[in-house]
Amino acid sequence: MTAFSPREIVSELDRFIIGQGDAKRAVAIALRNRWRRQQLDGDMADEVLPKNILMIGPTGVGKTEISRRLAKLAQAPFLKVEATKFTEVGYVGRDVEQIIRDLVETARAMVRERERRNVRAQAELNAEERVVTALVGDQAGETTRKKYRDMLRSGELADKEVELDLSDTGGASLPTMDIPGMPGAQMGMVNLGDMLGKAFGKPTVRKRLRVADAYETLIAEESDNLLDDDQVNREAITLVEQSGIVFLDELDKICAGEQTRGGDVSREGVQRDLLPLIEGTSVSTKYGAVKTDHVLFIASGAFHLSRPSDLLPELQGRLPIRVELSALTQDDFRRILLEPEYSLVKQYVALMATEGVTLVFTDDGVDELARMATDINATVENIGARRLHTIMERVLDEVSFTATDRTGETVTVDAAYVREHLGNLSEDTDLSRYIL
Ligand SMILES: Nc1ncnc2c1ncn2[C@@H]1O[C@H](COP(=O)(O)OP(=O)(O)OP(=O)(O)O)[C@@H](O)[C@H]1O
Repeated sequence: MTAFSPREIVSELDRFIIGQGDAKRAVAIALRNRWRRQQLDGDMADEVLPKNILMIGPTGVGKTEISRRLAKLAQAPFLKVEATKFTEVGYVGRDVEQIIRDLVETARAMVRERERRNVRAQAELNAEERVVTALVGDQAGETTRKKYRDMLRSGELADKEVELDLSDTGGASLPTMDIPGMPGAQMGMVNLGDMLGKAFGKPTVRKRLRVADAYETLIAEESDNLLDDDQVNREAITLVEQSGIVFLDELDKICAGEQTRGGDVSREGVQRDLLPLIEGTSVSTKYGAVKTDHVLFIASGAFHLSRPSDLLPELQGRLPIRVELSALTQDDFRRILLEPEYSLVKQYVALMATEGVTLVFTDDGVDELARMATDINATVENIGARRLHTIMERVLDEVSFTATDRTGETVTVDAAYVREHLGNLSEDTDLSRYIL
């Protein structure tokens, strides 16, 4: 858990997201509150509930981005899910608890990654011993082994081929089973793959490989052997319970006020299903029970046709913090192109540099890109900053295609270049509807 102050959190987010100060402030407080809660004594700590957030704003203005960056900063497991997913035909009665199961999987991957780094040194040694054994056989004396170990370390044996028994990861694992009568509940309480693996040992395949190629595979395998699965699972569950963040998109679309399509599961029904998760419940997963009391929920929606007050009162109460995100202006677009740490302009410049092409964006070029994005959003459909991606791709299409043959050249993207490459698309609404 990070000990950043709210001010520090906001300034971290400022590195990637332009504007939207209120939303940044709200998530910064929510994150700091978690840290505060964890400083409290047991009973009090249990009583303090997360202040879940409702972000209200049009599409593509940074709602997901803020939440995702926050999770990254907090090293918290993060999951984005669209609330409408649970209303779709075919998902009737789909289990919303799957959200928490998916979050646990994310957390497991995070914990494994961290633990792998911790055991890396030992795994390297074990991998080396296996290669040596494969080279000299298991009867060889220590002197021979040492000789080969030294040759291995100096890289002399890199091209030599060895035969190794590697664990069989492809195809051998058995599918998880849906439990009849409980759609979507892949509880995996009966995970046959795991059970058989434990009973008969893990399946292996014999492979012939170059020493250099075998090494990374062996290190990965040895790291996995060194990891204590039970501990990883326990830590993953704690991580979800203490720091998990769920981003619930399109909440406005499950309001009763929105137009209904035939066949959909009742929107209010979905709200009722979601409520226990947000209020705090215990979800069973194949790694153990997960309490959701302190998982942070960030809900979001445009709320064009409905209002937050159309949500179930209980749900409204669980999303006490409301922040509005404003639509992005032409000046915001200009800044988004230039300022964030890995802004689109910086990305394209770096990509072209790998081909030896120098890409230069002039001020008026960037202004023109921002102006076009604003125009097309106004005339075709407002998709927010996502418009910048489609426009940039179009404007730089030709350089992207020919860069490999243009090493050493400099391409200057100025206003004229932008106009030339977008042509009259921005004036032709029908055409740009398809292309941009
Ligand atoms: N204020 C901003 N500053 C920098 N980049 C932004 C900003 N707003 C949006 N973007 C970029 O636009 C893209 C879409 O943004 P994001 O996914 O956050 O949209 P959203 O508001 O969550 O929309 P939706 O509700 O449709 O999911 C991302 O690539 C993001 O980096």
